Amino acid sequence: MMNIVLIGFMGTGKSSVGRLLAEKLSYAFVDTDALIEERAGLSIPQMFAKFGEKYFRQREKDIIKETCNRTHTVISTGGGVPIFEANRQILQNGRNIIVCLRANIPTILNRTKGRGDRPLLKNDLHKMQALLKQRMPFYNQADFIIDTDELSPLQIVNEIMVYLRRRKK
Ligand SMILES: Nc1ncnc2c1ncn2[C@@H]1O[C@H](COP(=O)(O)OP(=O)(O)O)[C@@H](O)[C@H]1O
Ligand SMILES: O=C(O)C1=C[C@@H](OP(=O)(O)O)[C@@H](O)[C@H](O)C1
Ligand SMILES: [Mg+2]
Repeated sequence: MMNIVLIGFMGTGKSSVGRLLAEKLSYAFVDTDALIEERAGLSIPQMFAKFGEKYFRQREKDIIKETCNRTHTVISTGGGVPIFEANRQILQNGRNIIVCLRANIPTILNRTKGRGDRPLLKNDLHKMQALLKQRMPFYNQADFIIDTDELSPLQIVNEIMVYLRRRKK
C-alpha cells in the first residue's frame, strides 16, 4: 500500500492532521521535522541558528529519501519540502498519494502566532504572503487539496479518508 504524504504551508495542520490520519488508518507516522530534531538533538530554531537553513534542507532531503521507501506510512512534511526539485522527484514516484492542506493567511497567522518554532515566519505578514505566493505552484501539484480554514483536524482526516476510498474504486 502507498504512503500518504501531507504537504502545505506552515500552520496548515500537516503535523496534527498527519498524526490523526495515521491513527485512523493504522499506519505508521513520520513527521520529517520531528525526526530531524530527534536525530540532531536540536530544535529546528537551534539548527537554523547553529548550522543554517542549508544544513537543515540537506537533513530534510535525507529523510524524504528514506521515508519514501516505506509503506503504510503517513508522512507529514515540513512546509519547504516540495519546493525542491529533488524532493518532488522522490515524492512523486507514483507510490505516494500527495495531499495538500491549504489555509488563508489569517488562519495561518492565527495558528502560528506567538510561537518561536518556525524560523522562517517571524510573524511578518508581508514575508509570509510572498513566501506563500512563491510556493503555491508546488503545493498545487498535489493529488488532492483541502481548504482547512473551516474544518477541524478530525473533519480534515475524514475528507482525506473519503478521497482515499473514492480513489480505490
Ligand atoms: N484544522 C485546524 N483547526 C484548528 N487548529 C488547527 C488545525 N490544524 C492545526 N491546527 C493548530 O495549528 C497549529 C499548527 O498546526 P501544525 O499541525 O503544527 O501545522 P504544520 O505542521 O502544517 O505547520 C497547531 O497549534 C495546531 O493545533
Ligand atoms: O516552510 C518551511 O520552510 C518550514 C516549515 C516548518 O515545518 P511546518 O510546515 O510543519 O511548520 C519547518 O520544516 C521549518 O521551520 C521550515
Ligand atoms: Mg509540522
